[in-house]
Amino acid sequence: MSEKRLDYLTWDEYFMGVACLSAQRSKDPNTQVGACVVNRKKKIVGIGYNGFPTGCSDDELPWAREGGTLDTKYAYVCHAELNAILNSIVSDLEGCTLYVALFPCNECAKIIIQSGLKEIVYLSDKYAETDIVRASKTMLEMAGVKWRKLSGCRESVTIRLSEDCV
Ligand SMILES: O=c1[nH]c(=O)n([C@H]2C[C@H](O)[C@@H](COP(=O)(O)O)O2)cc1CO
Ligand SMILES: [Zn+2]
Repeated sequence: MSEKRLDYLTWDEYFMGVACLSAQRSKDPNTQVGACVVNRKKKIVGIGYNGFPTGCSDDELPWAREGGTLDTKYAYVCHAELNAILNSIVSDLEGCTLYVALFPCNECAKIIIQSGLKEIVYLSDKYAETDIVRASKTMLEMAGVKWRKLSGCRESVTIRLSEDCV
């Protein structure tokens, strides 16, 4: 007798796992963010992580957090949510859900709203006390975009990349 596996990933764990795997591509030394856009049929339609724009060297632009405007990463970096939405394989994201490691900033909130996403699922809200996140939540609430912190799920997922992975 062969029973079905019971410890398979939930949908939430799966989509957040994909977002977090994507985050591991980020070169940001301080905060690696991944994002995954999922449609109503539970199909992944976009993935992204934070990084400099295509063609803009990871080695030449600064990763610093402090300094003049031109000397920090903030002037240059594309946020994970922006990349996930721009990388989308479909043109219409109406009703989609965004899985993202970090609560979206105000600029990403604008993009999320304008793209028609309906829900945000996140892990960390470490910048909740900043005006950027306050502005983000004000706009998301006005636009009817829901958000929820991922909870009640496993804390980590192991991915094995060796030949005996199956
Ligand atoms: O919503 C977000 N999405 C996102 O990709 N990011 C990126 C931009 C930066 O590369 C990094 C934040 O850097 P730091 O935590 O050092 O300030 O995370 C940051 C936010 C929130 O500000
Ligand atoms: Zn952002």
